[in-house]
Amino acid sequence: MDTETEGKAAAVEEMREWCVALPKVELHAHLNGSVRNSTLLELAKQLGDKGIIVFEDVKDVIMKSDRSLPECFKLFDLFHILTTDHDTVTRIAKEVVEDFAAENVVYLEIRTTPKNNEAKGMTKRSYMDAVIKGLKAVEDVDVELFGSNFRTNETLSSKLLDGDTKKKKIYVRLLLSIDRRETTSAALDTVNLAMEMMDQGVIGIDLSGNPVVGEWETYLPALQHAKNLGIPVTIHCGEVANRKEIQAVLDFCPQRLGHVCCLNDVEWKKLKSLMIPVEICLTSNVMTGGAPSLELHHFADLYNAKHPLSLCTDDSGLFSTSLSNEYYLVATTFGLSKSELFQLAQDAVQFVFADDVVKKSLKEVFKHAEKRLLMWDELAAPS
Ligand SMILES: CNc1ncnc2c1ncn2[C@@H]1O[C@H](COP(=O)(O)O)[C@@H](O)[C@H]1O
Ligand SMILES: [Zn+2]
Repeated sequence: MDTETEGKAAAVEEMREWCVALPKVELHAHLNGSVRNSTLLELAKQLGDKGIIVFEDVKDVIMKSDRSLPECFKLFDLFHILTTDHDTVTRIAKEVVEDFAAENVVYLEIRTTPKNNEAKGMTKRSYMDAVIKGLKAVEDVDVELFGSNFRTNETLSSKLLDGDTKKKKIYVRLLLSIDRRETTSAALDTVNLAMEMMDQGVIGIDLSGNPVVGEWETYLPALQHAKNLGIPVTIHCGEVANRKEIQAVLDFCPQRLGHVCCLNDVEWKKLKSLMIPVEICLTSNVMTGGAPSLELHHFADLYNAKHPLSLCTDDSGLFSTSLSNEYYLVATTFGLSKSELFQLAQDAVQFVFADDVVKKSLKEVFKHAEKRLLMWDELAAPS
């Protein structure tokens, strides 16, 4: 390697390290989309040994990089075969939190679809209990799950500030997803379950699933029910150009929106005037065709318009990305400086569904990290 190439490689490495060191807030991560490939392969092997699936076929599908939108939903059906029993749900929940915490995500909203599965003796409630069991089983990091009064004598922020000497800390909250394949009654069950579990880390409702499946009118009663109960709602919006639904979603005016890829000029204007915070999923959108390329991603338009937004991974396992990588992509594609990236990460605190006590604590985390991150270059420079 010549000196110039070496210098460039070192700069890339340094920027990647900085993006990992940056405290981050993740607002759009699907549990089953965030599972490590190594875990999926291990689970596939076990089912293969039992003769339930053909391991070699499943392995090829997991390792393939084809991630078009229809391909994604075929994969989710496969993932659900691999992951849906109580012990496995517990395991993946634990691992997903560990993986996010390992790259300095300090606040994580995980969304997942509560599942009934008679064959496994699973109800939506027992599925969620298994998820929570996984969050409580995390050992590598200190997880704050139940609300701002969980720790009375030691706030999370003070622990987060302690640097490298102690375990990492992370706030985790849960959003219950309504799958677009569900009936109105099943969607209402999910909202009622969310209400029942508000004191256990559940904090909101999401509408997701294959965007070419289902009708808005089917979910509206459940989403309206959530709104009436005061439960925050986020909706996958415009992954495909469904004009009628995009209009209806904007009229519903949820607390946050995911993606907003296929909006026309009128809808775009309306989104901006409503100032609904957007969960931006760069890699996901480019892979599934919601955005033509990174360079042409609508992030740039929203960012330049100072529209509220937050960078997210969507499905870090499925798309082989991480939240640090999404920040890195923004830096390299759109030329944001370290201080602009820091501001972007910090601004996401405003859009979390957790209460003001948590927000205040997160703001302290950023305040504490600011000097070290913004003086990074000076500190790293050889004396
Ligand atoms: C790629 N863009 C996407 N668009 C829409 N829905 C998505 C999605 N990515 C994931 N999901 C939703 O999340 C489920 C997997 O996690 P859980 O089983 O809930 O933990 C998928 O089945 C789908 O409903
Ligand atoms: Zn999503």
